[in-house]
Amino acid sequence: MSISIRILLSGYFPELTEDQLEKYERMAELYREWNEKINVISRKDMEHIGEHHILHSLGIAKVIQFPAQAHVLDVGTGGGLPGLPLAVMFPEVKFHLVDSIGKKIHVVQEIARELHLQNVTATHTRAEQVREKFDFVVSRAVTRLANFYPWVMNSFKKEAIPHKGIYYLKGGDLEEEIAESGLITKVYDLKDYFTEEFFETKKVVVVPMP
Ligand SMILES: C[S@@+](CC[C@H](N)C(=O)[O-])C[C@H]1O[C@@H](n2cnc3c(N)ncnc32)[C@H](O)[C@@H]1O
Repeated sequence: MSISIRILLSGYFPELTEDQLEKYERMAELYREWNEKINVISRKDMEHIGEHHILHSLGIAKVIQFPAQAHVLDVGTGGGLPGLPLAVMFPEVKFHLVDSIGKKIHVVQEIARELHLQNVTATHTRAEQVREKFDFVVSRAVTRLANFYPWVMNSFKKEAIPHKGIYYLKGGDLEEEIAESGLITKVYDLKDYFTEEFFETKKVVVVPMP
């Protein structure tokens, strides 16, 4: 039996308010309900929604504290990961979530509406077609860095803001993938922040942008 989402998240993020913890609990329920209709999360993983999806998404918040009013793009968000958990954590930050599959974006919009997340917009579009500019890009499990980078490299605002860049949740051995991309990266091990075995090989790959 997995421990409750409330205990799991408040242990790692003691600053979370009661309202935020309630939103995460409700988010897990909504994913359970939606996943019955549209497969946005692997069905065998649903019992680990707190750890494998919500907490994993929040790994990015261990590496960067997005400043208030920042604009963040989540590319290939699927059912809203990592964007929705991050939007609950950073209510002053604007999140725009995109995916090339319309029915997944519908789920994102419905969950954002149910949770009263005023800081989330979601659009059915391909990353390559996004024209707006952002301060940060986040993503999880979409494609290799070498493919991903060209999609988003022109999606950043011109202003030099601290820690501007891509924050990509990745698993496993990344040496070859990073070398293939030719990018300068900084890699953070989530096992340094979270003790669950699931995080043993999980990382946040940061690609700083000028
Ligand atoms: C493996 S899923 C991951 C979904 C979510 N990020 C997560 O971690 O649960 C990959 C997602 O990327 C989306 N995707 C792939 N290529 C894309 C592109 N060029 N633009 C936008 N979304 C894309 C797919 O539709 C799919 O929903």
